[in-house]
Amino acid sequence: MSRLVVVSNRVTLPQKSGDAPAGGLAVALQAALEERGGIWMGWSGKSSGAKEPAPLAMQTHGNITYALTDLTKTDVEEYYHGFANRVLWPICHYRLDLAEYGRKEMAGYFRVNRFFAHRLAPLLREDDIIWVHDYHLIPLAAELRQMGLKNRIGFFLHIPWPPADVLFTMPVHEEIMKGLSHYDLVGFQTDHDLANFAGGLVREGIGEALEGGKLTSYGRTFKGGFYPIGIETAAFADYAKKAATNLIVRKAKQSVEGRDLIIGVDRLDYSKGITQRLDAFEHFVKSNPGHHNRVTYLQITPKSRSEVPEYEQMQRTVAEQAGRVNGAIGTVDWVPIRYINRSIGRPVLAGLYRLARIGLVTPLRDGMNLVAKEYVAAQDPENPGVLVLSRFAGAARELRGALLVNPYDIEGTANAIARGINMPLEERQERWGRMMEHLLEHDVTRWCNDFLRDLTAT
Ligand SMILES: O=P(O)(O)OC[C@H]1O[C@H](O[C@H]2O[C@H](CO)[C@@H](O)[C@H](O)[C@H]2O)[C@H](O)[C@@H](O)[C@@H]1O
Ligand SMILES: O=c1ccn([C@@H]2O[C@H](COP(=O)(O)OP(=O)(O)O)[C@@H](O)[C@H]2O)c(=O)[nH]1
Repeated sequence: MSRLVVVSNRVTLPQKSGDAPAGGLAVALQAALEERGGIWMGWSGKSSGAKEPAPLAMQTHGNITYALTDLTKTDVEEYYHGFANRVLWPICHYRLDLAEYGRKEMAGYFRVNRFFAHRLAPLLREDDIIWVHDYHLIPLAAELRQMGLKNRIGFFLHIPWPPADVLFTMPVHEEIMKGLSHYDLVGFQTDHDLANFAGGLVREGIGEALEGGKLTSYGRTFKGGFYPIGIETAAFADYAKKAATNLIVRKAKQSVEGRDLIIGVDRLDYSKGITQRLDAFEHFVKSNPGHHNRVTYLQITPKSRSEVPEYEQMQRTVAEQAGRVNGAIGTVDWVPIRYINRSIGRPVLAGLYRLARIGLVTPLRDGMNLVAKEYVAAQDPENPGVLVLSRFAGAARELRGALLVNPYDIEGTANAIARGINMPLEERQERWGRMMEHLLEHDVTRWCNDFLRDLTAT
């Protein structure tokens, strides 16, 4: 079996005892790396200031070597905050209005990809399989090929891929499309993302879709596929069950006694539809007087990418909105919305999901949305809650037992909340059972194995 080399912007180092367990993606990648032996390379998350970054920091644990690089302050600004998170992220989430193009940032993005390639190349062996993750590193394969590398290289995009009319508003879309053609396998989250990608190639006359999922463009033939990422379903269900004894979860349970709990968990990101969701909750309460003082909506929202102006602005918008809605509909003995701006460890999160009658997951656009899957996995089979899910999350392609909503339709989402709260046990169990069966079969280990099997076969 060939050695595996994973490259991603963020790297999850092995957990120290006492740390909260890593997310499913990290667990699955670490397992694949451990089995084959391998390297996981990425950004350390640190800046070297104006100085040239020090050589790669290497640490080996078992069969895995972690190779981390710092980036200069300018690199972080141009590559990560600038192009990745102010151009590619909004464009891929259909937010043309928020994309801020700048030649400097574009150049920084390609420069950092070249820098990654030059740091990675000396570590590689001829028969290594390389698996690159996400939008930060699209041009990496092209850079490696330029250096003469012939290895199998796969790419997985964790976020959506938009239709041609959206993508082509981005000045360097050709370079980005060309970058993907240097991989042997390009994986997306859903069939829709893959169709958008292949459709864009064909429509613009820069490529063709061949038999067997093969694509050809810019003189290269490669495979395209969709691989919906899963979670560590069985382990997550286990955390949720065990969390009943956790002090924080017990306190939360006591504090909502006699009320139905609705839960939302999202990074503070405009793609997650948090403001529309707060509007929908307000509408639900106003149009269902019988539920006054009978529901609590817990929104857990850790800060994210705060250096990017749109995110910084959102912190204020959401906090103000939560305060305004509480002011408008709350009473002396009822605070309808609890808004938390901190990250909660996954075992506690699992327990909170299990307490909630409704999991409210309403992104305006999302690659997958693991929270939706975790909410389902955490439920008590005897008394499961209801998932209210945006049709624009990748997860909606799989979780057909959810109440699917259009998050832009505030009244529609409010109606789905009401329907979920009033849903009879039998229907809840039937819907949950279908989703859980799917999640157990399509867990994150299967996702990892499917991708690597197809990459190996290219
Ligand atoms: O690294 P950050 O800038 O702090 O952002 C966190 C991660 O956000 C994105 O997550 C995506 O991947 C999930 C797993 O496949 C998927 O469920 C979700 O829909 C996506 O938004 C991003 O793609 C990651 O690279 C970031 O690390
Ligand atoms: O306070 C929090 C909020 C979120 N998460 C985790 O962060 C991930 C979010 O993934 P998702 O795909 O939903 O969205 P992303 O943030 O990757 O866009 C999930 O595994 C959550 O359990 C967490 O551990 N603590």
